[in-house]
Amino acid sequence: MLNIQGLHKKYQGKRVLDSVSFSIESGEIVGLIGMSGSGKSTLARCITGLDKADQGKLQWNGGLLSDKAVRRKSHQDIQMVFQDPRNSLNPSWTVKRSLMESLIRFHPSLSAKAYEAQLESLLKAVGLDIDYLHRYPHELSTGQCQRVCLARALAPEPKLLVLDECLSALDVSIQAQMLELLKELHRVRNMSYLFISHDIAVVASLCQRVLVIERGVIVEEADVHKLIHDPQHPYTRSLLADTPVFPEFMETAASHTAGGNALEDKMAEGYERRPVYEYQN
Ligand SMILES: Nc1ncnc2c1ncn2[C@@H]1O[C@H](COP(=O)(O)OP(=O)(O)OP(=O)(O)O)[C@@H](O)[C@H]1O
Repeated sequence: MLNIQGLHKKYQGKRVLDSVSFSIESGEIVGLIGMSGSGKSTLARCITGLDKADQGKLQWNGGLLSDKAVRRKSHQDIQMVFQDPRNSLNPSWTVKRSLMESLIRFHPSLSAKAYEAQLESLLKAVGLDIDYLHRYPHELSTGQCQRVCLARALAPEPKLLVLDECLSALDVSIQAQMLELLKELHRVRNMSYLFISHDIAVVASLCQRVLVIERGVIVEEADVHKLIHDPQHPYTRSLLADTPVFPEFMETAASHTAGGNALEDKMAEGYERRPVYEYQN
């Protein structure tokens, strides 16, 4: 579905992405982990068209994203959810207006009744009551704002969600609820996710395959269980070693495959985790 070959990106002469290649298949959940400044958001922006790659072949459903028609279609098919939900919403717009803006853009010719039904179904999908339609962002918690951002991203009925640190601004119990919601949406809608995070434990709980990025280079790509139990690259090992939840998580990752949710339980209990990384440049 998404295929990227040899993507390069520099900012002011500084290499930020170096020959990045990977693909995401339909319905797949792929994690992207790396320390701060490793190029994760830049990669997300190149995929969604918010930024332009200097070099490389980016394909969406077999078409080149440099082609205008393919890029236009990808604007509907590929949606992004950002780290800071409050700043992602227009503070002077109600939830209804934020969602309608996306609905009208991607489904321009629905009847008023159909729009109402869409609004209701979007809110239901993210676990919000219909009354929230008339609220402004300042009348919502950060977690509720992120649910609205997710609902807005779902409005075009995307095939791929790029989730860029979308849980990082939320406290651990809300993170656990959002993780459940993302799993449920994936089950129901079978979308693909590119789930970007510095938090390897959260990535391991959600993703099937993981890409590890170090200073713009994908240094490892593996099935999540292989990555946890048999990391090949020293950088991956250092990320794992920096995750104090990990010794216990080795068991919960296995139970997750069998339908367990021990990590989420721990997170819901307010299990304290140290930051996985320190800023490096
Ligand atoms: N618009 C820009 N102009 C110049 N440099 C940029 C720009 N955007 C990002 N960079 C630089 O590119 C590098 C990668 O940034 P990026 O935001 O992609 O990293 P990241 O892995 O997402 O980090 P974080 O986890 O902190 O969000 C950093 O050194 C950053 O300073």
